[in-house]
Amino acid sequence: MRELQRIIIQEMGVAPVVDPAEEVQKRVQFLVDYAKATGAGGFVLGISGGVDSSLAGRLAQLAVEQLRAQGTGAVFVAVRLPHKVQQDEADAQKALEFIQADEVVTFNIGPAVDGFTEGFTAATGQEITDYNKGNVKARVRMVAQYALAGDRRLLVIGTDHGAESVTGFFTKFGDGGADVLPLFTFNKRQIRAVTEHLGAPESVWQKVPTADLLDDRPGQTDETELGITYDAIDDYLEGRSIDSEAAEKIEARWAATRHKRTTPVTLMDSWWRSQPTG
Ligand SMILES: Nc1ncnc2c1ncn2[C@@H]1O[C@H](COP(=O)(O)OP(=O)(O)OC[C@H]2O[C@@H]([n+]3cccc(C(=O)O)c3)[C@H](O)[C@@H]2O)[C@@H](O)[C@H]1O
Ligand SMILES: Nc1ncnc2c1ncn2[C@@H]1O[C@H](COP(=O)(O)OP(=O)(O)OP(=O)(O)O)[C@@H](O)[C@H]1O
Ligand SMILES: [Mg+2]
Repeated sequence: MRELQRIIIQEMGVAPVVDPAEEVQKRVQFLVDYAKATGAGGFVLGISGGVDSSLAGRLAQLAVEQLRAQGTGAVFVAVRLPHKVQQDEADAQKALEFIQADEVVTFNIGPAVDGFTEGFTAATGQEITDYNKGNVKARVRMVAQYALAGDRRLLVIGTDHGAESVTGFFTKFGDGGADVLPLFTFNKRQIRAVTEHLGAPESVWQKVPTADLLDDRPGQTDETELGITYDAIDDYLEGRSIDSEAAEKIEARWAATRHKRTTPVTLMDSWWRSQPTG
């Protein structure tokens, strides 16, 4: 195994083989224990139609059902956060059918994003780029989830996991902004396997990953943007040998995105003074 690969696998906590039933039990228990320890009234999570939020949402629903069986009034609020009309809305509805959330709220982020982009133009005299606007959409979704959490004493669930974290493929303080990450240590194929195990329809667990943040390229696949396949990332995180060009791309992205996987840098930090090496 590559030296850096060993370090990265340790940081991501990915195991080469997982037992889906055991993972469900362990992660639901984690959510139950954390809600009890914090005294929170449950969870809120944006449901896009993608496999990550489908699984995290189902785990959250199973957790609040356990909490209620123990006499608490915990709830799970699933929130649809379309930017105007979402091109794959039908997939989001299938995900909701699978999750069976206590409550579903729909919060169209279109007007907030429009207001923001107008403000950006007024302030700078320039139109915001489609890429930068994509990150604004992810951050507006974060703000919406925290507003619901603040209103109802809920915790915001995030969907970050090994295959996304390793490449820093998330918006800092956007979808990266959350309170609890029940999918962490999974890679992408493990997420699919556990979602299938929980009885999701094939269209949900096989859904092609997309951040879907761009107006110009709706539904652009993550793999197109990354230039690396999830199969390669998953193999890498399971300690397998992959094509050296793909391994170098993963390692370069991991090194360049260290700042996204830590708290904001202060005088007390020194990790940034050296480049990580294998
Ligand atoms: N070295 C450093 N130390 C501390 N902070 C640093 C920094 N370098 C940049 N920054 C800060 O980070 C910012 C850039 O990070 P960020 O705003 O995240 O922007 P960026 O990494 O450029 O974009 C996010 C990426 O994730 C993708 N994405 C977004 C959302 C969801 C998903 C998905 O699939 O789920 C994927 C998106 O398509 C894009 O490729 C900079 O503007 C700067 O403020
Ligand atoms: N249109 C949307 N509606 C609600 N939540 C969204 C939407 N788009 C993104 N999100 C939130 O942002 C998170 C990050 O998006 P991301 O694309 O990584 O996950 P996903 O869509 O669940 O799965 P995949 O990565 O396979 O597409 C989602 O898990 C979800 O919580
Ligand atoms: Mg998605």
